[in-house]
Amino acid sequence: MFNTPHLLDQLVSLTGIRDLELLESSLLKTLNGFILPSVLTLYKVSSRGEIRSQLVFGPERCTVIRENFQVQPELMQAFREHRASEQGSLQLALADCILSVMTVMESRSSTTYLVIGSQQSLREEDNRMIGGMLQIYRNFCQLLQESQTDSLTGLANRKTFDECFSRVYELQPLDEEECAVAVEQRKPHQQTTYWIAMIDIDHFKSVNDRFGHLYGDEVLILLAQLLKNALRNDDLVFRFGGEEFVLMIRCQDRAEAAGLLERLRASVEEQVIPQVGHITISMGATEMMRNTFAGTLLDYADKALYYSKQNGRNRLTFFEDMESMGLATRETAPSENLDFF
Ligand SMILES: Nc1nc2c(ncn2[C@@H]2O[C@H](COP(=O)(O)OP(=O)(O)OP(=O)(O)O)[C@@H](O)[C@H]2O)c(=O)[nH]1
Repeated sequence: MFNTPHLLDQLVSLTGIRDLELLESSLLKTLNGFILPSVLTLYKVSSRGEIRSQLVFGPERCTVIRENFQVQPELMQAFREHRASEQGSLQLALADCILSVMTVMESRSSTTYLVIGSQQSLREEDNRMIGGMLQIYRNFCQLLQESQTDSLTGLANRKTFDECFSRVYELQPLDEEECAVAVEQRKPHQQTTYWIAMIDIDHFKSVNDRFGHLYGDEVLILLAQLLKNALRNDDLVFRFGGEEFVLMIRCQDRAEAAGLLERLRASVEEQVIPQVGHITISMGATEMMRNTFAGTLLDYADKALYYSKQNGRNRLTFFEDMESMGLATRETAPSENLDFF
């Protein structure tokens, strides 16, 4: 029998989370509290049927597996069958336990499956309760996604940038119990650097003036698509509003960042946009330093972008170059012990 007050507490805790990654581990934790299964795992499966990741619930912490998956062929088959079916839960009897497979989320590119292992089949009431919980989870994810997304382009919005920034350098203390999974994932890699690039479309006002606002919107959507396609999995792209976009990219060094951004600039220049023709973008970039506030880094990138605009547009400027040319100075770094929040 489910304990209603405990269930409500768990749901309050689940819907208090504002981070989609943490939400998944919290969902597993909530489910574990009710059904105490021997196996509790979320599988992300691409639309081509390949496993992308596995989030495994453990008593101490959830573990994310991103490679070397060991998945029983019967389970892979169940994923395929479950996708094609309308069933709430598909049961799979293996030698040592019974697996129940349920669809958690479905998008164009992937499906997330919940796999619950137990000695006996789940009871009808368990199935109904889990189904209800998954529906609450889906509704909440959708709300969260909408609040983090720019409605025109589908890119992450400015608010999400602030959250991602904090994550990259762990400025924001995470709740150890709920976030054990994330802590490990988010440690910055030792020999990589992060870069922020601010992007602004050149003479965008004239696009609106010549072709109308609707065409202007189309240009924004196409540029967003182009940026997303050009970047790698780990890179992030945000629309800050208007015709301003911000990238957060991870590179080995400045040369790699410059190469990626230059390729991006060139690919925008080459693109032929129906009716509108060609557009260009100007960019300003800077390295993300551990002891510098997000606002300060954005200000550096903005200064570099302004320099690009003032010096011919359709170009990339690094704030660091402006510094070495004596055109800009860096703010004094705050002390390591500074209280950020
Ligand atoms: N279509 C469309 N236009 C927008 C949107 N947001 C802002 N704009 C327009 O973007 C234009 C920005 O123009 P400006 O900031 O003057 O600069 P610009 O013409 O791009 O010139 P430079 O930046 O100096 O190269 C304005 O015309 C805004 O109305 C939007 O969501 N959709």
